[in-house]
Amino acid sequence: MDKQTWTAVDAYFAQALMPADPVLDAALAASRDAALPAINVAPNQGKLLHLMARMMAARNILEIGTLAAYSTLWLARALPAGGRLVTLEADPAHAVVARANIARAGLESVIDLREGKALDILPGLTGPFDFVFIDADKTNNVHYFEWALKLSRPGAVIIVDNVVRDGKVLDPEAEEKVQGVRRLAERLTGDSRVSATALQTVGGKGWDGFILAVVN
Ligand SMILES: C[S@@+](CC[C@H](N)C(=O)[O-])C[C@H]1O[C@@H](n2cnc3c(N)ncnc32)[C@H](O)[C@@H]1O
Ligand SMILES: [Mg+2]
Repeated sequence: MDKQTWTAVDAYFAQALMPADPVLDAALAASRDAALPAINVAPNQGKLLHLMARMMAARNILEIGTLAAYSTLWLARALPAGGRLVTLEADPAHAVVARANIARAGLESVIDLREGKALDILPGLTGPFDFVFIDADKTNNVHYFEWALKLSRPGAVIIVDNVVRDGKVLDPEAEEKVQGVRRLAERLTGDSRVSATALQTVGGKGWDGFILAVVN
């Protein structure tokens, strides 16, 4: 199996299970038009986040790393009336595109986009959150995870994206962003505050994966 086949399988299921969606498709188009990096979750991963948030009836969601708000929109759509989503983005150019995408989706009253470095914003947030999606600069994964724990309720779910990176996670000499994942995995070893696993994924975005943790 190669990336071409994984991509074709993604397309097959996307057609079957995730029909064209004008708001989400426009968000991706706006991201492309603004020349933002194509590092958003794939549609099937976005829907997985959406379904997980629904499965646990999340009312309060925190996202670290907005980009163009593609994953943000998937997550916000899982919220019941009165729910809220706080998303953090450091790059002003990304935030401009994200705000436009959020407005087009009609979700301005639900999504609270905070601009700035996540580690500056997190201490001022009020929890508890039911669901946290960590998908920003990977080097700070351990710090983001600690904040996610502080701001979450028991039973909350924390997802950390991009933890496999074509298998580079196995390399103790790998680049710094991979070290950020390895530091997190080491921190979680024997950590009684959470119960965690990691899943590998393949698809149009290549070979990657995520850590899923439930707060004890
Ligand atoms: C992988 S992208 C997020 C993708 C998005 N979650 C999605 O799937 O559609 C990572 C984002 O984190 C932002 N970022 C990087 N460092 C950050 C920091 N220190 N604080 C907040 N955001 C940061 C980047 O500018 C980028 O937009
Ligand atoms: Mg990601």
